[in-house]
Amino acid sequence: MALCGKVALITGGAQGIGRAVAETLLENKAKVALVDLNQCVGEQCKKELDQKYNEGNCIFIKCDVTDRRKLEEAFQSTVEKFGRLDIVINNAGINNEKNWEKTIEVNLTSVIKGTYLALEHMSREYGKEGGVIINVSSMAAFLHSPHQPVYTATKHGVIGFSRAMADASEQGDYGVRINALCPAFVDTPLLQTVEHEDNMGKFVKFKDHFKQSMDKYGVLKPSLIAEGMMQLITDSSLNGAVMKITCSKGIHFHTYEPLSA
Ligand SMILES: NC(=O)C1=CN([C@@H]2O[C@H](COP(=O)(O)OP(=O)(O)OC[C@H]3O[C@@H](n4cnc5c(N)ncnc54)[C@H](O)[C@@H]3O)[C@@H](O)[C@H]2O)C=CC1
Ligand SMILES: CC/C=C\C[C@H](O)/C=C/C=C\C=C\C=C\C(=O)[C@@H](O)C/C=C\CCC(=O)O
Repeated sequence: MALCGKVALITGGAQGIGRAVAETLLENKAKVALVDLNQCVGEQCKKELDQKYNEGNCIFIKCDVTDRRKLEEAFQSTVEKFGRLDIVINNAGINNEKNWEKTIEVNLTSVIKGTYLALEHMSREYGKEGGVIINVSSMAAFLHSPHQPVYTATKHGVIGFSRAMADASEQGDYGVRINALCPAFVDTPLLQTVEHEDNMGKFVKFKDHFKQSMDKYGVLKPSLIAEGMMQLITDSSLNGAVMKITCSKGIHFHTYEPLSA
């Protein structure tokens, strides 16, 4: 997919990984809708991106992805502003084992909602022109840990849902590729939450184990995650892919054993 003039919607786009991929898309002459709960950070992010990439290429939409109507409106506003939608990155995520129901709502339920909304605006089944969806999982789906049981469950779910939807898209000729992205630890504000009892609840006592894992496996820069995202966006052969990004192996793909009869 050539990116010039293409339109991307990124949930959680105001900071961290979402902002990094927004910048890379803007560098490649795409248009970007930053969809985020945090109005202050989101507006500042848009202001800085406008200064760097000129005005008119980026919008910020305040939206809680768990609010179905607000999320629907965010998609609608993006298409009304830019006239099309080609790329959807369901990136918004939280780490909260205390309010674990919220973690499921943001990390999994909203990824499902975001995928279905993306198909309404991109799939041939709705008379649209096709596109690509990236759902953000985590290496937590491959190397689980005692301090993030629900977070880990949501990230497993993102992979399973994305792979199943990729098959549905292929068999239904939707014209939409759906891939999952599994970063290891990335240097963003999310990583700081492991220290806080408000986020970790009773699992905060395992925070040293988490920090040992970070020391052992290293911490990635958001720019490398954006590089992996661009590969998933531009390589039209990728559908149902599970991209892993780690310090040890860089950008690579998980391979699944074929099911034996
Ligand atoms: N930082 C890391 O080590 C890793 C992060 N990930 C995943 O990458 C994604 C992005 O995480 P980071 O950039 O690291 O986190 P971050 O905390 O820096 O950014 C997340 C963004 O999502 C927004 N957000 C949170 N809840 C929202 C909601 N209900 N509605 C709309 N926006 C909401 C936040 O306001 C924030 O701007 C998440 O899905 C996370 O699970 C995956 C692997 C590693
Ligand atoms: C509070 C921070 C919240 C989430 C951060 C993130 O989502 C959680 C990551 C959890 C685990 C990360 C594991 C990283 C593993 C590696 O870097 C690999 O090199 C380890 C080697 C093999 C893993 C097994 C495999 O690749 O299948």
